[in-house]
Amino acid sequence: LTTSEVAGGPAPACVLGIDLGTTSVKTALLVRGKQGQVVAESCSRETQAHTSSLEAGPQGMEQNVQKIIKALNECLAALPQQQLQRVSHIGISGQMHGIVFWKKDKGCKWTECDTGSTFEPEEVSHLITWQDGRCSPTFLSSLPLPQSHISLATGFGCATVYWYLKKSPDFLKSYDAAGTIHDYVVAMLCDLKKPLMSVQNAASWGYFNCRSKSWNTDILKKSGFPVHLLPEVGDPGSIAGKTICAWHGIPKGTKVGIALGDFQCSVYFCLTERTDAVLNISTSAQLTVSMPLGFQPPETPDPSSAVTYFPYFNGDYLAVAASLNGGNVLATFVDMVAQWTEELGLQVEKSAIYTKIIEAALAHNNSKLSIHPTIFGERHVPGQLASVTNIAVSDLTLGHVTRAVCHGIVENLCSMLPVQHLMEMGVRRILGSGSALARNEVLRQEVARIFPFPVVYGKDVDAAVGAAMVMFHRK
Ligand SMILES: Nc1ncnc2c1ncn2[C@@H]1O[C@H](COP(=O)(O)OP(=O)(O)O)[C@@H](O)[C@H]1O
Ligand SMILES: O=C(CO)[C@@H](O)[C@H](O)[C@H](O)[C@H](O)COP(=O)(O)O
Repeated sequence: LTTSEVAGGPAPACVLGIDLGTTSVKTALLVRGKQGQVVAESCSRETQAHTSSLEAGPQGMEQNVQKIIKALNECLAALPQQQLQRVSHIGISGQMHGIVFWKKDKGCKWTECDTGSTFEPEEVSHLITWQDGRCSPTFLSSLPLPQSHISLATGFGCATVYWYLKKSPDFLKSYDAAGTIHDYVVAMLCDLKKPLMSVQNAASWGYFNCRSKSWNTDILKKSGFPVHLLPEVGDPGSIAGKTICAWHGIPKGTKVGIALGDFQCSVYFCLTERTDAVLNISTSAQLTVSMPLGFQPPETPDPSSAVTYFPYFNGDYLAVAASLNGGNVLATFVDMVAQWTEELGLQVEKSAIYTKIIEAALAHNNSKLSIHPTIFGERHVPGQLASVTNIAVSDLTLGHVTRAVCHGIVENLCSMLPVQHLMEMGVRRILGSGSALARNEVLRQEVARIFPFPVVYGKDVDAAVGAAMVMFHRK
């Protein structure tokens, strides 16, 4: 990691990076070393935040914000106090597209805890996440056409607001602020009266024009959209504010960066050459390459395209095959095995199942079983669900099935952004990131098998480190 000259005040001595992911919270403390920044400490905690949706039923995918903040507090409580007291900047990333609503001035309550003071969510809704499926294709087609280069999809913040507007309008009357979960944390830490959102997160909500860096306010207003809920938008890498009080020992007045997309921060952590492609497999999965400087995406997106252009930093874009099927497919498979086992009268810990299925799959290098794993559909083909073919009686062990699931996850990503296209774009190396890759040797073997490029892996707190690096590299 190289350190660039930091202008705008003394170079940070210690930066805290946070990633509020879909499955887990990751934190990392970066300190300035002789050769650049180094990760001095890191901590991650699963949030177990999934909760039922009162309004949307089985299609809803919501998370309990109290549990996300609890996991964040546990991570901070586990980091060394003497390092936290040296933090000068905080960089925050998180799961994009999702939306949480809160009441201004009542979004949280600050309390004393063993490691100083911390905040607890107060008048806050659930987080409706990027995996939410309440907005059907028919519902989405009933909405105004956005002026954005990214096609609207279910789970995008603006689509979710429209759903409430049409199906449960009273819900919206209880709140007067909204943002992603990481925008919420920034707003609470800095006591922002109006939430602030980066271009990265605004683009992930829909109805946002990246060229003018503005919401489609006229289009939204005409259809009765509560535009007062839309956050102010700022550039990725800018400072959103300063902490209003000490937080787990982190001094009052610490600079907090505008919240960033987890995916962009994972890429920022490892992407050093334009000939690198980044493969991130966490709850979801993304395969991406950076676009040439000055690239501007077509103003009108092709909804059938598997590749989307994500705003990155400094006006750059990433070409991304963003799959809805990543580690969440393996997690669902493990849940299924756990449920079947329970139905048979046995109890097995999910962590033990992960260990067993990976062990079993390592013993079966080749499986003719073919699994197309898209149980969550894909944004460009929402109706195309998973399928299993070529089932021979010899391929029915846990090891064969796990190998075929891992192969299918990687193969599905390659079907969205083929190896041939990567070669034509000059890719010469794959950088792997995300916990699902870091914790699963079978997945890494399938990556090595499918990609004809050398593969290099980072750590499993990539986005948190990336968010901290952005603060170190501020000009
Ligand atoms: N014990 C385990 N062994 C191997 N893989 C695991 C284990 N627990 C979770 N995973 C994988 O890690 C994924 C979550 O990765 P993580 O980086 O925590 O997600 P996110 O960044 O989206 O919060 C899960 O979807 C699952 O596939
Ligand atoms: O779906 C897309 C992009 O459209 C993904 O980048 C998605 O936003 C991210 O995976 C989410 O932010 C969730 O990330 P993660 O929790 O899977 O790490």
